Amino acid sequence: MSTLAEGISYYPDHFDRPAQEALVDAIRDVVRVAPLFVPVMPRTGKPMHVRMSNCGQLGWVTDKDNGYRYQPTHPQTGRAWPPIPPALLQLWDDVAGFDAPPEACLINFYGDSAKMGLHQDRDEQEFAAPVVSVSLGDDCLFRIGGTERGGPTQSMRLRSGDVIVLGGPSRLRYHGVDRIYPASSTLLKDGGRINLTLRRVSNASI
Ligand SMILES: O=C(O)CCC(=O)C(=O)O
Ligand SMILES: [Fe+2]
Repeated sequence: MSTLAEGISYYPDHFDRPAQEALVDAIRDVVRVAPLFVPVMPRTGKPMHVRMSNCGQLGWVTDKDNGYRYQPTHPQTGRAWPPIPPALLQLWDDVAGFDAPPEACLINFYGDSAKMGLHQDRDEQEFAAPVVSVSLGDDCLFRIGGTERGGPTQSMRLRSGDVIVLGGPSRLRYHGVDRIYPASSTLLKDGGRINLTLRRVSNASI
């Protein structure tokens, strides 16, 4: 991507290798309590490519009958999601430019052939807060478009430790992951990519 549109901030290599390792350890602790699950699309029941979990007061989930939503508990265990690790709350303070804390941290795990179609993040009430996204492990080809489906898109390669923020007029831009570059990182011993997406869900009365 040559120039970034207003509201998109890109922080390449924001987390150095030790910080990335610490984040992976923290996420491993989360998924021990809140195991990764395969989300399925509303209505069709078609499984998504990624496996997912969450931390925070709310987690993003989807299933055939009830669709996309946030809920305070894991859909399979019924347990509350574990708290958001302090390093990610710190990240939000550093880059979000929004006073209220994030309520949800979605954890996406991509295997070698996983991808995510172009979509908007719009299941939140608070669009004044940005979406803050962290990449760990193998590189991916991230694609970002406009706020209408079908418009022009740009692609960029996101690497382990990178952070990208979609806020302001770019908060509702379409985006997705076209592919993973297998074995491009040594961070995760069995390969793959982890994406962490921090979001404010409910309206923040500041
Ligand atoms: O994996 C990524 O970088 C993007 C994930 C995403 O867009 C989402 O979970 O809403
Ligand atoms: Fe998204």
